[in-house]
Amino acid sequence: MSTQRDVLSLLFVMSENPNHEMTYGVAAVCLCLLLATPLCRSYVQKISSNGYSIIHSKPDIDVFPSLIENAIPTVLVNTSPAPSNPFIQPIYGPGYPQAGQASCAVPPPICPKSQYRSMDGSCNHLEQPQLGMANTRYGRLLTPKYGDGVSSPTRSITGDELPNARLVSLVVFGEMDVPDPQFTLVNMQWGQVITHDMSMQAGGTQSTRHPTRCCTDDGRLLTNDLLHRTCFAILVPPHDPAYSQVGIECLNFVRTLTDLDANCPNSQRQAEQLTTVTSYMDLSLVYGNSIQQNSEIREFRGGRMIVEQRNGAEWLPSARNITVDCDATSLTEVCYRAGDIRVNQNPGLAMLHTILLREHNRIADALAKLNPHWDDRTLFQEARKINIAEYEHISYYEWLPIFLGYENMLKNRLIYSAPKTTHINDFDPSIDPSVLNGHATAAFRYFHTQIEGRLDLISELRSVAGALRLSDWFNRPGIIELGDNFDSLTRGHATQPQELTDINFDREIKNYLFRRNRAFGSDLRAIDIQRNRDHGLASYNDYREFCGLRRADNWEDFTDLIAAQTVEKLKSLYASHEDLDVTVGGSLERHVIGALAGPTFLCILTEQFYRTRVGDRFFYENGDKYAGFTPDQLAEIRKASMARLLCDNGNSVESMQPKAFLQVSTSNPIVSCSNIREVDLTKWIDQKGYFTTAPLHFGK
Ligand code: HEM
Repeated sequence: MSTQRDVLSLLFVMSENPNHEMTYGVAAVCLCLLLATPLCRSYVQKISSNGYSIIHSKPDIDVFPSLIENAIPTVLVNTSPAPSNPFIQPIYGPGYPQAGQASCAVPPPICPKSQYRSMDGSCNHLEQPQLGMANTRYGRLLTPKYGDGVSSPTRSITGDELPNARLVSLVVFGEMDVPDPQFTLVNMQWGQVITHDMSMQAGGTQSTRHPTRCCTDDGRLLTNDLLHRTCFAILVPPHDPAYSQVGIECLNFVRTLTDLDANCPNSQRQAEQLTTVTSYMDLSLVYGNSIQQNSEIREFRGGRMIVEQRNGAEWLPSARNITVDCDATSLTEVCYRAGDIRVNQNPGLAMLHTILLREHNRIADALAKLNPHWDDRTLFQEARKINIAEYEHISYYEWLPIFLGYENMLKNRLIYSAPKTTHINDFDPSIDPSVLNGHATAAFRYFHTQIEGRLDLISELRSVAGALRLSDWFNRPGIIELGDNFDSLTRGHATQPQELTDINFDREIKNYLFRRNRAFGSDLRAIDIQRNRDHGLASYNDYREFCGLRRADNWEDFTDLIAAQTVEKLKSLYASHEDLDVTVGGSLERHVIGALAGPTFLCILTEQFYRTRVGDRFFYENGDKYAGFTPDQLAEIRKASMARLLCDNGNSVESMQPKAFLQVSTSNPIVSCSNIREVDLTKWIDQKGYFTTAPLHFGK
């Protein structure tokens, strides 16, 4: 990239970063309606009517060739023979995904008939039992655009490198603190739970220090001969407002492992990244992604998961190796073990992990009382099934409508307005439930904008009792056990606003991510951009076209969805409008009315959550006689809510607003937890069990 462009771009950093101007969007629609030009008509149709249709029926990669063939034979990363990888030894217990190692899942040769989900996602799809399994490929909507056409990071269509990821993060995305007027922070935190349930790129830690180092400890790029082949470090541009203060020139970045690294069967010429967790929304973050992983967190008594008792409360079990799994300063510091290795990453995440774990045990205990004849396995699997169903219900009917828009979801058959006892039998074996690369690497990460760097601790009377600085507590979850912190943080997340879904990303993740007592940490927005290129995602323009929007012929054509002054900044950074990363372009679009994303991301997200639902044979609304719920049980699951989940699983949370994703207001006032609807578990009393045991009493 030219120095001239660098300088010009840094000038923009000095200028104020505007927020998304939704009113500007509305005004544009009105003006368009008045002018009624064909372009405007398409704008109005796409933007204001929620007029998106799911695109899953379009053929996939093979039939959809790359929109721009990109076969520049240059290699961006060091491909010289790798020096020994410092991270070849397993560091997690057996069965846990290991950074630096990748393997491809092998489904069982024959799928056993089971009324319950498997732990690794296998056999959900009976004809293609590997679909959605842990340790399989991400799905793709568009052919990848690797620099070398095979696996190296994307380059500009000119053959040069794309603009520096940190520079793009600085120039295009702001750091302003803008509280959301409607939504609480628990929206953001639930989003991360869903993320961790659905995907995790292979070969990374996503929280603790990565053992593969691309930069020296004082922030310099390692020399070529020492660079591991998976290194794709983010270089810090000169005069960086944060990092240059302390002389940091390099941010660590390790490439995701692919099917080519793992020698997976049926690999194509082009690399496809691997994801180490099941694609299904099956609470794999609570239960684990394999039988082995599950057996390390399951009590095997009364259907319960392992908990540790401290100070009269139940907590997640301790990690096996706290110095690896947490940034612990002492060997006695709390560090958790769960179904997902990212559990310790931040306090809000650890808090929701604890709540979901406690919910499992709460259900298991209740079922054990109702059905004393059930064995551990039945209690465990039934409690797991109910817990997953509640979580899916909250996610699809309470959380997703905020993000995707209620009308959009209804129209695209992601949700239904059905009578409470009616099943929805929409499982479709032709749908691939794999998590799409464009979803996990670009669209869903847009919601990093909602992260708040200050976590409020709120009392039962809803007064602020204190606050935590996010970057003080990355990978140090023990803070949630201190004093009343667990309940205060729970109430805090349900009370304080999340950050507005806009182009601003909180400083705590834009300059201080995982700083571990150092002055600065990493930049999550720059990482997201770099990851977009690491995974070779098709360009923003390609995705626009794929999503039925007009393909841009020049920079100005992007102004239909992106503010003109932002397009000017992009122009100063990128050599061509064809180079614009989808992570960047999609995050800059004006939102579709009623949703929290612009049309391109909304299209990808809608597609993903459609596939996640109808590609899952065990989705809770299915009425399968063997694996589904009875109509009465389904009606109970449909009473589950975020508010009640928080109420039931705090240490002593007594009150909550009924709609916990929405801020407290006169129409959503704080009420006693007992006034919030609960799932009546008596509908799970097993009549059959009593009847079949009965004849024994009357002995023949
Ligand atoms: C405090 C909150 C959060 C933190 C600290 C955080 C941090 C991270 C980090 C470090 C990564 C890995 C980046 C990489 O190496 O490429 C990541 C990945 C990701 N994040 Fe977040 N995140 C948070 C919340 C969220 C939320 C709210 C969402 C969405 C609603 C989200 C969606 C994603 C997705 C989709 C990925 C990629 C997952 C994969 O397939 O591996 N994150 N996040």
